[in-house]
Amino acid sequence: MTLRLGTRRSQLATTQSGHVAGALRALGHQVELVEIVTEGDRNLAPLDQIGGTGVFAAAVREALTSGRVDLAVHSLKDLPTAPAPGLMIAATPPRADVRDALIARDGLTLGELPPGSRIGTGSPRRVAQLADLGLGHECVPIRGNVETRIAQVTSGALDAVVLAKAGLDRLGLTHAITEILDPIQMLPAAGQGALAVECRIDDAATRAILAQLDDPDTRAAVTAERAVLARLEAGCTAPVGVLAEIVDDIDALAVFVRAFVGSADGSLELRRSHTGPAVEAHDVGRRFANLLLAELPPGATGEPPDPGGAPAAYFTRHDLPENDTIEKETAQ
Ligand SMILES: NCc1[nH]cc(CCC(=O)O)c1CC(=O)O
Repeated sequence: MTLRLGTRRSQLATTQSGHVAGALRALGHQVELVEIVTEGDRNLAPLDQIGGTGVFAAAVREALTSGRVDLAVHSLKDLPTAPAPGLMIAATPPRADVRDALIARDGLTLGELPPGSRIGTGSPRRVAQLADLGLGHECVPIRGNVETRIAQVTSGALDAVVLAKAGLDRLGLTHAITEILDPIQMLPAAGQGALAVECRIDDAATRAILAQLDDPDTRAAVTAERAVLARLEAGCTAPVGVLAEIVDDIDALAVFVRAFVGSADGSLELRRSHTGPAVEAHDVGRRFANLLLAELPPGATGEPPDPGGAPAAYFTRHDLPENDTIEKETAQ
């Protein structure tokens, strides 16, 4: 059996797909790459005008659902938290670097870039955290692939860009980095640096093969991060950074989760952390998100699911489901 691996044609996508194909071949399987062109590749309009980051995943998922391909490799951070009907994440291979990186003119760091410097990023998460630093930098929307973005610094059109280190590493562009941003300043997107290998739920043969690529620590971490994001997406419209790390507790593994919830203008900035058993990663993430929601002002919370239902302050402590034990916990 030859496994057909669906991939977007961007260099990052083909590099990541090639990485997974290599791992599968090393296990003795035959793999064939099938290229899929997505709306996000054809159309360079701002992502929110063409359906958000989900546009990339949607076309690849369609090829999977229709049976044109057997598996697909996604950057986990680009994969919507809502599960796709009939599909599952069959493997999360060992995660690469989770951090964001700065590529600035003249080898500068964030702290050395003077007020008024133009930093290219269209990510509300990065814009909000840069604003929170209060250094007077100006964020400029930017799109296109990693190389195009870096070229805007080289040409002098921008003073800097912020990109995921994992993507730069995979493309062999680590040397262009002028500062690695510590998560203390810049929390990454949920799932950043991790890959998701997706297949059809009813394809038992492919599932069994892909399970060999799964890394349990990566899975626990990204499960917690995506649970935070999913819960916040339901209740808040703010930009979110979240990072979960697996740490040794006394006699078991724990998942330590940090989050930033902000706003584009820097008016809202909430940084908190939360710990729980790694085997309960999903619940730990969800409980943490509930704690965050309880601290957010009404303006940051979204519409209730029922339009005629409860008003804006929908997520308050007493509204939480009974099995949520937040009374016993405090956000750190
Ligand atoms: N949103 C685009 C995207 N999706 C995945 C990566 C990099 C690799 C990763 O984070 O897994 C990037 C580029 C970036 O944000 O700099």
